[in-house]
Amino acid sequence: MGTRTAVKICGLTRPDDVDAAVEAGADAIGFVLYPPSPRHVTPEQAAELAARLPAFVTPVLLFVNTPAPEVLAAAAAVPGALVQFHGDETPADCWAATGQGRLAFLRAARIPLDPGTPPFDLVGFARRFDRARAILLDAHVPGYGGGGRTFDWSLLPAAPDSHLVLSGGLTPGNVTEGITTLRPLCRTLSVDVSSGVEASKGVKDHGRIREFIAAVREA
Ligand SMILES: O=C(O)c1ccccc1N[C@@H]1O[C@H](COP(=O)(O)O)[C@@H](O)[C@H]1O
Repeated sequence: MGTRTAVKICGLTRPDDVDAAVEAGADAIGFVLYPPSPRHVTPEQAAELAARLPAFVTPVLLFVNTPAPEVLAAAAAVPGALVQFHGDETPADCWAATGQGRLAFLRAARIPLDPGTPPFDLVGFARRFDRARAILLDAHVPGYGGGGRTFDWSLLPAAPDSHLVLSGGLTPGNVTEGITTLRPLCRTLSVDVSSGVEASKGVKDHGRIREFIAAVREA
């Protein structure tokens, strides 16, 4: 029997959606602190929404190329927050923006979609970001993320030492296949969904959140 697959629901902007995701059994809730995103929340809104979370549900603050002082200020207002770097941050940027490792972080790897590109060097990426708690896999889309696109899971190389988070175009209908494909490749697997459980951008569909989590629990 494998480890339990943790579920992160990302891109929440409304108190009711946070409560619904918690009631459905989410393990982590993500807030997008990237102003160009249609799911963007301010640091103050993220702090208010995160304050609704019970113990053992982790708030995740998502940033794209944000200066370290802004990351640190936002995280200071959200006790227990994990930080997700979803842009072009280097290991040194991650180190600085986590206050020299005082905050735990996820690093997103954006997997190319163009046919003909060489397989993504996941082991090399994980080695480069060896301080990350997990590597989050997303499809490489314009605008950095939240594009609802899947990448070809079957092309991903094994990374047996890595904690991975599968994201990018997950839905209640495909998450089981994603878990079955990737779980044997890594040390632990979690999943992350945003647009696949939305009614419209930034507004979650509570029924789809419940369906998604039920599918993960049955996988
Ligand atoms: O949601 C966004 O707008 C976003 C913007 C910039 C970077 C990442 C973003 N979203 C994250 O991308 C993954 C996959 O999302 P999806 O399920 O394909 O919609 C997830 O972590 C989102 O929160």
